[in-house]
Amino acid sequence: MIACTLYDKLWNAHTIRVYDDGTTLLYIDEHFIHEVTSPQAFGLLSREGLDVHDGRSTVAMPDHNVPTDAMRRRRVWPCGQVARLHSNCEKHCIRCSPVHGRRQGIVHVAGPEQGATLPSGSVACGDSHTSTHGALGALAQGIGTSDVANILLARSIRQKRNRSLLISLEGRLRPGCCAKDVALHMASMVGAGGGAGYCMELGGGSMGRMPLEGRMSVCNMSIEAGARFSLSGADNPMLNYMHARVAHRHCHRAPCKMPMDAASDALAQHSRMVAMRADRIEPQITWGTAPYMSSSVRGRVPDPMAIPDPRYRSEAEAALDYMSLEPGMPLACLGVDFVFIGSCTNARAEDIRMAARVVSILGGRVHRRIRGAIVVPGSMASKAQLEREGVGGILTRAGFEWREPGCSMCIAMNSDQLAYRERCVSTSNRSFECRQGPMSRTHLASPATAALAAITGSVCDASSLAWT
Ligand SMILES: CC(C)[C@H](C(=O)O)[C@@H](O)C(=O)O
Ligand code: SF4
Repeated sequence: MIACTLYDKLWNAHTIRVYDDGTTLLYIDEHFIHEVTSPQAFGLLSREGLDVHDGRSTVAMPDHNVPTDAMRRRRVWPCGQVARLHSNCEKHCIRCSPVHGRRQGIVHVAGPEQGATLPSGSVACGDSHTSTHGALGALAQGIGTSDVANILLARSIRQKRNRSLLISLEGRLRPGCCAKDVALHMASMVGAGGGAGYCMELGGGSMGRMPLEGRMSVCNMSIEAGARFSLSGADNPMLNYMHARVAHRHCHRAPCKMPMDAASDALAQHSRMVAMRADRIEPQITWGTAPYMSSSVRGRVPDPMAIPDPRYRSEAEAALDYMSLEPGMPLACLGVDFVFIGSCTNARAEDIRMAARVVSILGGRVHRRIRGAIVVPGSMASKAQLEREGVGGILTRAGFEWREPGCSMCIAMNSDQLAYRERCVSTSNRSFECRQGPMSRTHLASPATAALAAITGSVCDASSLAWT
């Protein structure tokens, strides 16, 4: 028998048909939609006089532009794209977690949390961070709007098979370092487009010890290195995570069984491998306008003149200009105006607990130079859980704002925006120009680094805290 990668196994299991041009028609088990990329797809179907094939295989979540301010949310919502999502779902019998419902959340946080992601299944969503669900052993991918329409219509998508890139992590992470530091380090090693055409598979002992939520953060950011898919093989932590959630599965199908061979065969050949040592990864922060422009918090802003590749050199020059940073400046001690703890990368309960832990270790309150420090849980369920545990209280007593779930300042599609030229430490995944508001300056980092920045008013090394 030929040794197969997990990607190949899942791909083969979902293949409906292979065409002469080498493309494959893949079957999609689970389809998620949100308010931003679904209206065009519903519009396309209705213009063509077509109907949704089976609304029950789709789950809808309003997340991108819902206000996270409780008052604002109560007063005027649902409206705009969210109201259209609600009405499209009603019309086509699609389960929707309404904006005021207890199942609402960011689709990549609330979906897996509610057991809607099928391990060994195929998942698609009109959102590039759908790779997150690969942490549960699902063949999960972000798709474009026309594919959203195709899946609503025929539960299938036609595409080319990718290659497999093994991201191997061995050793133990230092105290104060977490999956987000791994993800940023991975992005800097692989480069902006280095993962294009690959499915990233997480491997190595350290990935195996990483909690499922951490693996989701790493899979979430594979697209930032160009990889549309990322995957983690089945193991006991994954099975335990799923079993704890299938009871809450809000789905018409029976709870899934995950085969334990849902992993790459021992002798499987990956097309490429990137090896990382966990014990050498320090807390990371981005200095530029892309996730791959990251370095250790204890490092210095790089000198573009020292970058041999002319394309990367000019990108670095433009980024430093936009971020108002000088080559050689130490990153630690950089003054910060705003802190955002949220997004589908880092708004799970574990992430927010880590932020609260920093606050408890340090004591004190949000620094007076910080204009705002907001914590936006990724789902109603994690928000309620954190409130029961007293985590919400720790953060609000320290001066953080405790918001309602949504994408919020990750994408600034509502009033959660930075002011002109403000500098923010953010736990999200993208830092391009104006992502968090006009001329906003974003430094991506872990929840620990973000909480530390809120209390000290500047970028600091989270591994220097007394974690034990
Ligand atoms: C709005 C949506 C299409 C987009 C994505 O696909 O990723 C958004 O979620 C983002 O993070 O930029
Ligand atoms: S939280 Fe950010 S990255 Fe995630 S889906 Fe929303 S906008 Fe996209």
